[in-house]
Amino acid sequence: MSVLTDVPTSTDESRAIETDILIVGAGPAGLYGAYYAGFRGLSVTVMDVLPQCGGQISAMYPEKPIFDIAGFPAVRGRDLVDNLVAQAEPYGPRYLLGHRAAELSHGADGRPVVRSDQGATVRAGAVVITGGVGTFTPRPLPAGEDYLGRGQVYFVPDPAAHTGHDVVVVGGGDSAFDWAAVLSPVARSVRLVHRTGRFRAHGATVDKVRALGIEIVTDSEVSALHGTARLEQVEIRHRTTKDTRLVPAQTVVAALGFLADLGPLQNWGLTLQARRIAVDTHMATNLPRVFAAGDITDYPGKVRLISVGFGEVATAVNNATTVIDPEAALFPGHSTEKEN
Ligand SMILES: Cc1cc2nc3c(=O)[nH]c(=O)nc-3n(C[C@H](O)[C@H](O)[C@H](O)COP(=O)(O)OP(=O)(O)OC[C@H]3O[C@@H](n4cnc5c(N)ncnc54)[C@H](O)[C@@H]3O)c2cc1C
Repeated sequence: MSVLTDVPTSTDESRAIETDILIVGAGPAGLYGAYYAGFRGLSVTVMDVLPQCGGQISAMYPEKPIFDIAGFPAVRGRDLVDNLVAQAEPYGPRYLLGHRAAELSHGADGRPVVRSDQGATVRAGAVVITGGVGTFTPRPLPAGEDYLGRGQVYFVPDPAAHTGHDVVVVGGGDSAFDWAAVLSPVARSVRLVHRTGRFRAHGATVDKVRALGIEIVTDSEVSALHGTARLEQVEIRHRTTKDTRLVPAQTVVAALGFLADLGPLQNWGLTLQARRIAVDTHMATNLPRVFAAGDITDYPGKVRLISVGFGEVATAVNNATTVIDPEAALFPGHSTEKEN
């Protein structure tokens, strides 16, 4: 995997990275788009503000099995991302990770030019935006900011890192219950704390956590974290009685959801509908040579699923191909007829 690290950061366009297709967002839609661009014989650069590929999957549920990907009765999130990266790899996509796509303009030749917040400039034949929900920021745990990196985490990309820990998971959604279940085999103890007795998580996931014997503390909140160099104890307070108790904890997982923000994409002049990018049946936006696919798009009947994003990004890249090269066919041919 070619991750560009030594990137020219000049605003001088003569030092721009040249690419046929720039994909903004390395989630599942963007990664499949990278494969598709390569399959169409185009050079491709993938930019993502996060330090890793995989979008929501890598950030929020890498260990979770996914059951609705065509051809996979079940696939672990992390494995799906690894396979998507491997599928694109023969075509040599370049990855600009840790770069937020900040500004879009069009050059005199009509080609889009995107600048990142790190100062990289990319000039592309076409841009495909697969930015998902935009930049997502975890909702903070009011009591816990001081312990970020010292025991408090928002995501659990590597459950083994919490082996032998007493863990407190805060939240009542799917992520909270998933992580409680995933951490149960490796942790010394797991407690789940939620402010009410009603959970947003799927009933089956709640039942699974109960069956694992994980203590579920309801009508309570984490009111304070204690420790010296690292987290050692968590204070749990009942919301009605105000009674508090201290429990040992080396890890607290704040799974309180996330705040999504389209960020700089809002200022690109794109037509937005309900904070998503409006596209037509070509997956074209209102801006020339700018397409979009995946969770970030909106049109009547839109369904936000990974499988839908795969189809949309194939449509986006094939239509972008005909914009970059008007002689090119829209239909890509069948992959079975092409030797890699
Ligand atoms: C807990 C959970 C479970 C789920 N389970 C399923 C499931 O079982 N099946 C299913 O189909 N779907 C599931 N989903 C939904 C699925 O994850 C999304 O539909 C999918 O990730 C969308 O893919 P995407 O590539 O469009 O966007 P994302 O995965 O959101 O990726 C978008 C990427 O764009 C980047 N980005 C955004 N703005 C910029 C910018 N300006 N510059 C650079 N980078 C930017 C982001 O950092 C991110 O990495 C689940 C979601 C969650 C949270």
